[in-house]
Amino acid sequence: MRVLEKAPAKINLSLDVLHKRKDGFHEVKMIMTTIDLADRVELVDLPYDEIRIISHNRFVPDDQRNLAYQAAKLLKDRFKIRKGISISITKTIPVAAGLAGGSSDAAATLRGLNRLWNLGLTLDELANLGAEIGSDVSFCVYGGTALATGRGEIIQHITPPPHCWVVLAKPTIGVSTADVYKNLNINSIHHPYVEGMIEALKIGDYDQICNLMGNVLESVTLHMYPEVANIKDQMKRFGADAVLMSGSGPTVFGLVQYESRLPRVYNGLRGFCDQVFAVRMLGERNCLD
Ligand SMILES: C[C@](O)(CO)[C@H](O)COP(=O)(O)OP(=O)(O)OC[C@H]1O[C@@H](n2ccc(N)nc2=O)[C@H](O)[C@@H]1O
Ligand SMILES: Nc1ncnc2c1ncn2[C@@H]1O[C@H](COP(=O)(O)OP(=O)(O)OP(=O)(O)O)[C@@H](O)[C@H]1O
Repeated sequence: MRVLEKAPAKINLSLDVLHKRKDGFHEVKMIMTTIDLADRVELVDLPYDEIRIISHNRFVPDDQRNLAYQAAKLLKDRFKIRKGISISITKTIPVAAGLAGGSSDAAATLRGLNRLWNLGLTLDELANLGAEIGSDVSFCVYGGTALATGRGEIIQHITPPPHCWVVLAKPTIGVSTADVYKNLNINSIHHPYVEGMIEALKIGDYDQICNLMGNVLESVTLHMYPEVANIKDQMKRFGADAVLMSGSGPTVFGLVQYESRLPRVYNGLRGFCDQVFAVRMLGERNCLD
């Protein structure tokens, strides 16, 4: 049997950090939404009991370090499955980019194996399992648009953004999420207005969504890698309506409401960056069906 799953990236429209917890993680409050930039995860039964990862991408590990491997191992152990599985990952989402690529591959593997092995788990159950793999995996199990709290694993679905384009530009550096959180100075945070963003989404107020975008991790990554600030400036200069770094970075995204403006922003960025994408939001609740 063979199962195909789409594994889309996320962006953070708003990302606040409240405090550092005793377990070393940070308590966050963030708004995540799915975008139409996706890896493809193909699951095929193997005749022997082994988890095999195939990715053809030199930045993606093909062993137990791969988050999709960890997802398959978790299900095998928890439900005592004695079957082998081949997991082929066709990467489109840039790696170590702040777009939850690995987390989305893990989430797609959970959804796909649930079908392939007839486990009958609900999305809520899969999201709870996903939290054992990484903080972003629970959101990626559902996709859509959500307020994520706790260390990122407590998900509340909210109104998706109105239709617009998202231009993404990833500089050649890869960023360690752990390093960014470690270098965050909790006492000098300028908190974004997350509740205001939820309200703006609810009434579909595009201008207000643009005004309220904010990410407290941005200052840390911009300090570590000044080229990220440069890409932000360029994206604004080429006419994006609002510009922000996603997650721990280094990918910068810009919102563009009118398609007629898109070529200028996209082509302008291509002059500075190898990895530039222009995609649609995919924030509807059932975007993965
Ligand atoms: C930056 C974001 O991508 C925003 O969506 C997430 O907060 C990070 O999610 P993630 O990459 O799935 O993170 P994990 O794999 O769970 O954790 C990686 C490392 O980031 C730090 N970390 C992560 C999440 C969190 N709420 N607090 C943290 O301090 C921890 O040092 C952890 O060891
Ligand atoms: N399936 C996978 N795809 C990409 N990277 C993976 C995968 N599994 C494990 N990794 C490892 O995870 C690291 C982070 O990659 P990933 O693309 O998930 O980062 P990210 O987009 O910054 O994640 P997040 O936004 O959740 O913090 C990579 O350097 C890679 O070694």
